[in-house]
This record gives sequence, C-alpha cells and structure tokens, in this order.
Amino acid sequence: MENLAGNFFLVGLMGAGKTTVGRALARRSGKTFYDSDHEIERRTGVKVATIFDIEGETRFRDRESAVIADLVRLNDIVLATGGGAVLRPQNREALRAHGTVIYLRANIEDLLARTQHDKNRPLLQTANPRAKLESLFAERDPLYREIADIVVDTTQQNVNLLVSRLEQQLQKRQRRTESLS
Ligand SMILES: Nc1ncnc2c1ncn2[C@@H]1O[C@H](COP(=O)(O)OP(=O)(O)O)[C@@H](O)[C@H]1O
Ligand SMILES: O=C(O)C1=C[C@@H](OP(=O)(O)O)[C@@H](O)[C@H](O)C1
Ligand SMILES: [Mg+2]
Repeated sequence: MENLAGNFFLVGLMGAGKTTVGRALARRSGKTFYDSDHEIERRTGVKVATIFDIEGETRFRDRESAVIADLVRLNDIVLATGGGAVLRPQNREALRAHGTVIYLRANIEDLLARTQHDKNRPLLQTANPRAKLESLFAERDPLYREIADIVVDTTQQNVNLLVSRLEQQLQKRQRRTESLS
C-alpha cells in the first residue's frame, strides 16, 4: 500500500460519519486520529452537550476554533471536525490551507437514523430533528463544498467499503498531483 501524504480533514453534517470514517481512515493510512469534539472534551473535562448547556453555542464555537487552529498545524493526521466547524471563515481557511478536505454527505433519512439515539448532539435535541437537519443542510452545504477537495456520498454505504474506496480515491489524487509536479 503506497503512503498517503499530508493531513486529511473530514467535514459534513452530524451523522455523516466523520468520526467513524476518520478513525478508520487514520488506522488504515497509519496517521494519527483526532476529533475536534473529543479534543474539546479532553481539554475541558466535560461533554459537548454540557458546554452548550453551561456556556452556550458561541463559546463552544470559540473552543472549537482554538482546537482546530492547534490541530491543523500537526503533520500526518486525520481530523474529524464537528458539523459546525465550517461556520467560521477562519476555520474554513485553516482547513483548506493545511490538508485535503473530504466532505462526507448522506441523505437526511440516514443522518436522522444515525443520530437519533445520541444525546450528545445538543442541536438535535429538538421536537423536530428532521427539520433542523434540513435547515442545517441548506445553510452549510455551500460551506462544505466551498472547501472540499473531495465529496463522498455515504448514503447506504458500508463503512469499511467506504473507507477502502476513499483511500483509493486519495491515492489516485496523490498520483495525479505527483505527476504534475
Ligand atoms: N456509512 C455509514 N453507514 C452506517 N452507519 C454509519 C455510517 N457512518 C457512520 N455511521 C454510524 O452513524 C453514527 C454517527 O456517526 P459519526 O461518525 O459519529 O458521525 P459524525 O461524526 O459525522 O457526526 C455512528 O453510530 C456510526 O457508527
Ligand atoms: O453540527 C454541529 O453544529 C455540531 C456537530 C457535533 O459534531 P458531529 O458533527 O461530529 O456530530 C458537535 O460538534 C456539536 O454537537 C455541534
Ligand atoms: Mg463526530
């Protein structure tokens, strides 16, 4: 297996599989895995939902931006970001400048099914999580696309197959870049 060079950053809505696919991609490519939510939880000692409760979303976004600014400076990492990481222009710039950005997509049905039992996503603790996901999609899809080098549809895709295919795609991309330089 040829080595994949550089950093890989996963973006997309809640339930797209950023954490799951990111961890698997890191394992397969021998890179170090980070997740911006886990890093925030490590630094604060509390869960994401607790930060939203006590400090509110804006302060969570401040913490998220600080974590992203630190992590993008590392080498040979896979970073799963939180779904809202693309909201701030400084985060989009940091991600675009320091690695290959992979946008994981899925339809709303799959996103709903994958997030419905998890209480650690405060934005979905609402009477109508489907409507919330739809409005987040409308707001964020252009932002994910703005910085994406690769867009991957994860709807009804088995995680292992998805990661193998993604790895092949990244290798192809790398070969193309190498042949141009
Ligand atoms: N391609 C997939 N097919 C089926 N289930 C998936 C897929 N990707 C992720 N999941 C499941 O969906 C849930 C949310 O995934 P997660 O990686 O936490 O998403 P994100 O970090 O993008 O919010 C997890 O239970 C995970 O096992
Ligand atoms: O979409 C969002 O704004 C959020 C997504 C979550 O991460 P995942 O996308 O990994 O679920 C987490 O950062 C927080 O609950 C806010
Ligand atoms: Mg996640």
